[in-house]
Amino acid sequence: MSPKQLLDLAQQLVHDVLTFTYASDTCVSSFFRRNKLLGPRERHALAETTYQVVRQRLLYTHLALDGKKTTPENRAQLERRLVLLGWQGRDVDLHAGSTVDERDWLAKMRKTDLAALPDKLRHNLPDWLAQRLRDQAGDDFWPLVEALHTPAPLDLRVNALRIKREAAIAGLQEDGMVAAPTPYSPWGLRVQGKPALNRNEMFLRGDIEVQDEGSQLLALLVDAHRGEMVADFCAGAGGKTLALGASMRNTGRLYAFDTSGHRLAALKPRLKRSGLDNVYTAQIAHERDERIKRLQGKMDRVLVDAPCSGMGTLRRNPDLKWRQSPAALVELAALQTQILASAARLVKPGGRLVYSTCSLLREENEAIAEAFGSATPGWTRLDAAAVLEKAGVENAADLVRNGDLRLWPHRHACDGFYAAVWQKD
Ligand SMILES: C[S@@+](CC[C@H](N)C(=O)[O-])C[C@H]1O[C@@H](n2cnc3c(N)ncnc32)[C@H](O)[C@@H]1O
Repeated sequence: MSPKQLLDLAQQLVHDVLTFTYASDTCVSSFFRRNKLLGPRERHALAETTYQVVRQRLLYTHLALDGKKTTPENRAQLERRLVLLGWQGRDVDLHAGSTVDERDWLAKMRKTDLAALPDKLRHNLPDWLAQRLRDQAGDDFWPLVEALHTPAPLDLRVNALRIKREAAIAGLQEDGMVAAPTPYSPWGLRVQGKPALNRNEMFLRGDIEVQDEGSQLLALLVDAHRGEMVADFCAGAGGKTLALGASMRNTGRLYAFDTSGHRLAALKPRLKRSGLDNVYTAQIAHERDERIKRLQGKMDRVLVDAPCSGMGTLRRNPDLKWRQSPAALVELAALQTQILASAARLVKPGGRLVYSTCSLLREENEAIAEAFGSATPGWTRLDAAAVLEKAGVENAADLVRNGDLRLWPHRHACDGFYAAVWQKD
């Protein structure tokens, strides 16, 4: 494919993604299915350019239109310039695929004094979100913004049932990958670059799984043991289910519930690779489903990894900041409250309940946990630092604010997560 064709395709993809009708990753996968001839390097360039444009949408739009408004007439020029500004492929392709005028324009734009621009063009956030993140992060607002503008690294979880972390590092090295232990999770590896894993033997054997370190820490907070009854109430595609199953050493019974059959279906091949056979997946109609009622008071551990705005994952899903809204947060808070109340009924006396989100927003986190605590007697809140230390996490106090887990991309180099832990009296 010629550089010109590649840049034209990037423009088409940016056009599709910026309608925000679908999630960016859905748009990108569907675009690649329709353009089968693209090689891995070309796909990488197109996908990363698109995500960069979505991350920096306000700044790039301002530069591309010289502060003017978007109109149907200037839309094609806008999208072309967004691609030039956000290009993440090879410089040679950018050079060969663009005109002299375009290159001159780009050189001029790259000299823009960003520090002199209004805050909104620097943080690239909708007002409602900027306000909330300022309230949450305080003096850390700008370091947080910078971290959210940076692509996430590739983190792996070593399947403790199969292999030790050192052996996994050596195995990856044989395949030309450089991996180092993550700072907190005893199962975690951070890999340099973004190597494709789908043909890697260790991955196919289930020795390693892709999982952000923050997500691993949530499973460590649940701290499931051999022979226990455990429920992963919002299991989705099972990132945490797999980690929980491994820490149960493939014994006991682990229920993976979710309302989405599609997401649970994505868990099936991962379960097969992992070698776990203690997992029972069940699609439920809603959080008060009959199957849930039958398990009341029987669980040693329940994880509620609640549906949320995903504002902690903006490094991976930058489109979420443009697709979420304050009205959606209100609906989510109602759902989170209901799911937590229902899931809590499964826990037996002495058992543990963990409520988690991948959001940075107080209204989805502390507010939900506090409301549950005051509406529901008979629970003791546990200190997340003490729980994590017991589970083998070093420097756990660095991960906790007011007793709850609070992970930040700029402080902990993982996605933003929140979790509160209770023990049933
Ligand atoms: C944050 S995601 C879970 C991610 C998953 N735990 C993982 O580690 O990959 C939240 C999940 O909650 C599910 N969900 C939404 N409403 C639900 C409900 N009422 N009861 C149970 N699960 C629900 C969604 O389908 C989604 O898969």
